[in-house]
Amino acid sequence: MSLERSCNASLIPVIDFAAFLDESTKHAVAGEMLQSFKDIGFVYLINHGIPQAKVTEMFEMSKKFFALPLETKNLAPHPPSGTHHRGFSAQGQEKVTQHVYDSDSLAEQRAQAPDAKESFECGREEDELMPNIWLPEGTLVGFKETCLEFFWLCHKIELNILRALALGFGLDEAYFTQCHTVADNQLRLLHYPSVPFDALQQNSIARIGAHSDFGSITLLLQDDVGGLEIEDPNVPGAFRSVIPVPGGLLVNAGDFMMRWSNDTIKSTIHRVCAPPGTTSGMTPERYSIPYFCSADFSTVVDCIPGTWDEGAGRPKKYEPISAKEYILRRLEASY
Ligand SMILES: O=C(O)CCC(=O)C(=O)O
Ligand SMILES: [Fe+2]
Repeated sequence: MSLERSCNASLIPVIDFAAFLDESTKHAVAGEMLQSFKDIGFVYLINHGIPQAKVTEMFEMSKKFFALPLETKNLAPHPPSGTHHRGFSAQGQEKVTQHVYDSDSLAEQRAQAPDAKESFECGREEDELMPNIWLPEGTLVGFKETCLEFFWLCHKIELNILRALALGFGLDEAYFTQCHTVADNQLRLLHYPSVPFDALQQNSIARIGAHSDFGSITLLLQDDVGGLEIEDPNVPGAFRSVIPVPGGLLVNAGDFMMRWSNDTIKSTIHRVCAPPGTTSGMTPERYSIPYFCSADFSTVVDCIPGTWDEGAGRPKKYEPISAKEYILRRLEASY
């Protein structure tokens, strides 16, 4: 795959989400959001509802966490299995890849270009399938509380976005939210340390390799460093820089949503490379916070009404699928 790069600030539409909370403009916003998910799989929201002070607080806490000594962070270790996706993963532990399921190829890819990132994952406290893995009490004051507060704030916004999507499809507003009630979601703190530009350029290390997300939607907050790139839906293999929008929340659809929508919504491949403008020396470090949303694991979904019509030659492409089965299979393969 030849990888073309260019900056295109306008590739992802920026939508003022405050207009969704206003009855008179609600439907128009919903329509624009769905269109953006269909065209490019991503949308930028401003006035999304997560208070900026809370975003800043979460980023500051994330920086404090990653600044701890490695042996301290390892007191909250991610288990060896991807199906218990919680706790701290040191650099090189996870290699995000696209559709590589057998362990030999995965090991080979890891050896080639390990992801130069470290991460911490958490979910809802009550989750018995994937219990949270925290640092021992008192190690980093306020860490757990900040993460959990932010987790639930994101869930609130997730529900509003899902309401908009449902309206966009001409469905009842509750079509998606009714099966995103328990928050089988994952909050991820990411830190990409400063690395030599040349190593990233030559692909001897990666920040995060090209992949698609696999849940319903992902909410992504990033600092102002840049480096995120998405594949241009009109030019396969060509990646475009995503310019950080101050105060913006990037939202993208995952593979589960693509399948659910009978492939009418795109789950677009993305990656993190050297920030635009860097040409030599060390790249600045980068922090980002993705929030991965999944349908409740108890849910089985069938293609969204309106995305198929057997009589009109638009058949359902997929059988009904259990959210739990789908997500766990993908988690297992990705770690
Ligand atoms: O760091 C980023 O901006 C992207 C992270 C990402 O794509 C992921 O964790 O799935
Ligand atoms: Fe991603």
